Amino acid sequence: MDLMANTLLSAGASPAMLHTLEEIPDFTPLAHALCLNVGTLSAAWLPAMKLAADVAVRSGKPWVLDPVAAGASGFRLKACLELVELKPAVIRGNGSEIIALSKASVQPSKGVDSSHDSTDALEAAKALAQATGAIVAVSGAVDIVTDGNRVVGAHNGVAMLQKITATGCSVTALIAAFVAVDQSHTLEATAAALSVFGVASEIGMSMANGPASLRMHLIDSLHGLDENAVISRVKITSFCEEK
Ligand SMILES: Nc1ncnc2c1ncn2[C@@H]1O[C@H](COP(=O)(O)OP(=O)(O)OP(=O)(O)O)[C@@H](O)[C@H]1O
Ligand SMILES: Cc1ncsc1CCO
Ligand SMILES: [Mg+2]
Repeated sequence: MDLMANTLLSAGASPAMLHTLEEIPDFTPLAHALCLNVGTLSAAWLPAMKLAADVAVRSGKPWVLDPVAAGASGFRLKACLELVELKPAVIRGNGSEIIALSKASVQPSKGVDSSHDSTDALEAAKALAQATGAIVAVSGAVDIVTDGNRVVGAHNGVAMLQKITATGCSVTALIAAFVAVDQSHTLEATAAALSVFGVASEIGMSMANGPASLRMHLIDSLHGLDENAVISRVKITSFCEEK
């Protein structure tokens, strides 16, 4: 939650983190987008998540799902499948999470870390996007973004991000902020958010000595990013052209 909120502040967004069911009807309509993350899911939190998704949709606000460890337990998988029914604009997970969600099955799992490359989840991501109408993003060495038809690859990023907990969660939150800006270009906004986060990590890595200092420099670099750095460094391709 710390890294997610600080990622959003550094990028110029205004995060608010809540769990309480009673607050959702007042609070959620104020947001320009909602991010639901099941990372530390509890049975008590799930009704607030569902109500928040429902209020967001009724308020015309996009919402983004991070299905953390979706295939690691039956409870999590069922919760994620129920949330998917509530019409997220974007689903962003790692390869293992997207495969589990797409197949709707509990999978042999490392937990919250992926045991798959993003490319292993390409067909699962396309099927999930087609079945749900959501944009599906799979993070990894190349981030894949699809609407079930188009597929783009976002190439920026550094492998050390996997050694900082919640960088995936944070990029999902950044996707929500980007999608809030232009709901008519959800795929483009999703690819752009993944790319901007990746560029910030590359700049941060040039100053870092390991995961803890990368965490700090990542936030500083995101805060200091200018248009020139973004335009000169972002690499987004049509995924088919890479083959
Ligand atoms: N091998 C890699 N090379 C470069 N960047 C990577 C690599 N693997 C992941 N990333 C980047 O790291 C960030 C987090 O992605 P990851 O797939 O680790 O998410 P996650 O498993 O959901 O993480 P978490 O659960 O810790 O939030 C993304 O921005 C992604 O692009
Ligand atoms: C480590 C961890 N456990 C539950 S959520 C989370 C953050 C990475 O997904
Ligand atoms: Mg994750």
